[in-house]
Amino acid sequence: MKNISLNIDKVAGFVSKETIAAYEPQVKACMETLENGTGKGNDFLGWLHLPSSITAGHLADLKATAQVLRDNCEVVVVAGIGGSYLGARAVIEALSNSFQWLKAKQNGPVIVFAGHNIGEDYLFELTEYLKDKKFGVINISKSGTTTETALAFRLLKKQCEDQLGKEMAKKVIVAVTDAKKGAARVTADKEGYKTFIIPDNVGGRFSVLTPVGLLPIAVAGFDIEKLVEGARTMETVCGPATPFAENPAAVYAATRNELYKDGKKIEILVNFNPKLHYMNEWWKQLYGESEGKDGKGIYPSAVDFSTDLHSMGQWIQEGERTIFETVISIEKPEHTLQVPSDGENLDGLNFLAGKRVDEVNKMAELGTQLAHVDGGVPNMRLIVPELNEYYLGEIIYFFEKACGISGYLLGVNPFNQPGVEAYKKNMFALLNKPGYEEESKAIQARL
Ligand SMILES: O=P(O)(O)OC[C@H]1O[C@](O)(CO)[C@@H](O)[C@@H]1O
Repeated sequence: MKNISLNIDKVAGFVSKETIAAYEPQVKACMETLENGTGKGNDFLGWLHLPSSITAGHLADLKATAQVLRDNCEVVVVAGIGGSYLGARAVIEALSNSFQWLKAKQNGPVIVFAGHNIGEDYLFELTEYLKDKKFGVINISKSGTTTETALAFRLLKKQCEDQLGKEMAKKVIVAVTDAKKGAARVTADKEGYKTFIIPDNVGGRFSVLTPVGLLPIAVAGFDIEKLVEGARTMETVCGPATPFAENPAAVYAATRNELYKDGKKIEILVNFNPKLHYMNEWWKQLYGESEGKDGKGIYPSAVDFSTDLHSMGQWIQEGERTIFETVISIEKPEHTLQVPSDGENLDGLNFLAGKRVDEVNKMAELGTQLAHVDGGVPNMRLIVPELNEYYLGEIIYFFEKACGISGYLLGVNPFNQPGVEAYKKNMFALLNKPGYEEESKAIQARL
């Protein structure tokens, strides 16, 4: 079976292949640092060999719990934020029919998300929608104390208990959280919810292959065994036994670091398939939280093409030349749709008649690549044979491994995120959270 592959040919006009190849010893050292656990953040390396360590029993447990939710719920609310949200959403949206939620007949519970914002209207409208629904909740939080998620869960727990009664609520509320600490753990233990543990050594943004991602994905009806299988393959392909030039994670990490040194401060992740929108979002957190620190780091941004060619396309073609692109290119769509012929040809599109829509899309992709390279934008392509569970598993592990290597090449700790605490501290001070009295006084004086 083919694997995903990385093509860096269209970087050659900006940084030479020899320069990238010269990264081999450095990349090897970074990979050894990861393998030996001797680098910064080494207590968060649980993701490195996670795919190969997931047991059949664990997957069976997840599937059994998913089945309980599928059997008892019309809607399942997945509550979480950041790494406790984006991976599940990325995979579910990539695999779902784009119009599933509008169909009268569902093949399982409708999955909706909460806990990733503090929008009053969003939460109001969600609680309204749930009013006549049999719904369950997967409450996901590693720390168990994240305000956005905890606030949504407080509302959802109450509504679920009010509508279904405490006993039934217990059956359809599942917690994915720390083994011992945090309010989500305390609540789950007190209420007797089924729980799954997020391992201590797996950080949020690297946790999609733990129950954080696997449980919601299974509830949505997708094959988590295949997802893990794909990740396992990439664990080997991107592992230390693979020579540098054949290791896509090594080459990607080296190339983006060289481009960064060369003044390309912004990486744009691109797709030509709207189902990958949340994959962009997941990737942004992975690279943004991992590398953006100590006053450095490539700024990870993302676009959906060809949609955004009609908005951001101008900037990308002619704006400041500080960007490079990484395109996720899906080789084969799941369905076939041909452009029909039209006797009158009023729209002038008969030159496309008989062609598949995907052929048009592929020419948009190729035309864009050439135009952007001509415009001074280096371009890498991650070629993905098909959009299915297996290849999503490959994509996930590929990006995770490359991120670990890339962070070490950059010289940062890719596994912490101290910067995200600043807004929380201010918010708690402004809201007079107990324990923040001094900060409250100080912040009030600034207003
Ligand atoms: O799972 P938790 O602890 O609720 O955290 C959610 C997200 O919030 C962050 O900690 C940032 O505040 C992310 O790193 C994490 O993925």
